[in-house]
Amino acid sequence: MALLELKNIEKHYGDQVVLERLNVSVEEGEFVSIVGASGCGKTTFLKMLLGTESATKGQFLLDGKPISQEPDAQRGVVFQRYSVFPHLTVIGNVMLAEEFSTARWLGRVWGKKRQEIRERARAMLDQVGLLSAQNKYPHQLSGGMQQRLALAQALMKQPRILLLDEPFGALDPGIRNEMHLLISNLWERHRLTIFMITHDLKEGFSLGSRLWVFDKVRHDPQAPDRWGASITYDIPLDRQPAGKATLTPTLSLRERENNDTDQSPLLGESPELDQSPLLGESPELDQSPLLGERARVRAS
Ligand SMILES: Nc1ncnc2c1ncn2[C@@H]1O[C@H](COP(=O)(O)OP(=O)(O)OP(=O)(O)O)[C@@H](O)[C@H]1O
Repeated sequence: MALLELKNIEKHYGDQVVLERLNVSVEEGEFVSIVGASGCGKTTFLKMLLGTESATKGQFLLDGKPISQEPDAQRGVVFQRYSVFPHLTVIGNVMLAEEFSTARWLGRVWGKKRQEIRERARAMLDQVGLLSAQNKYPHQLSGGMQQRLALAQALMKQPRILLLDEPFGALDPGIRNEMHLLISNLWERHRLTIFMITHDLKEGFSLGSRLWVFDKVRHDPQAPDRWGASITYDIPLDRQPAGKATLTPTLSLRERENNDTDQSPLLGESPELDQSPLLGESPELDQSPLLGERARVRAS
């Protein structure tokens, strides 16, 4: 059974149709990169996955059952802007969510249980390369370190699904490369299913096992809110779902970076795709002959 199944999903805000005709299924362990023009509904889609927004129409199924309408431990999220607590140390931030779920009312635990949580938090910080900064406060960290902290926080709850909303968008290119290796590692190690919004098409191609393009199929110039975006391209990429790769993703990614060229057949053949207008205001991706060959167009 698919992990996630969407049947004729629509999302409206008042008279504005933001998303429509979403019909798609996702298997456990996939890494779905999501691209699309600004304002086309990518974050709204992620919020429906998280449970902070509900679909206006259609069925949104997780493990074959309607998805819970409020966030739960199965789904972790990292936003572009650092979402950490400034008054807590690095380790305090990572321990917090676990402390709250263990001691719901006071949010504090003591003794052996606290020690256990601390050990888990230290192990998680080690995985994201932040153990040596455990006693620092967020303002003492670089942007990349703050995003590592946000990842550690999200993973502490052992989610099955990780939602990333432009997680590396505010980082310098060198730091972004490091974060790409890290997220690949975490994806494989924790066997996560990841949905990542990005405005960087190259990033989407190199990290994902699948790439979705959100765009409007129907336009009414007189009433721009009348139609919403759908998934116009659903492109399978070379990477295997987490836990099924023969090469570790980290290795294959490092190889790509050492070669300093992207091995994606699409980007390799056509670097211009990097400048695709799909990332700007007026996506016309269906004009691309390269994508035309490989993409499975789901929306009609
Ligand atoms: N809570 C809300 N109430 C009303 N309209 C909303 C709400 N949230 C989003 N919208 C509208 O829905 C549309 C899609 O917004 P969304 O943030 O999902 O786009 P996006 O593709 O993530 O954009 P970007 O790439 O710029 O972040 C926008 O027109 C936005 O104004």
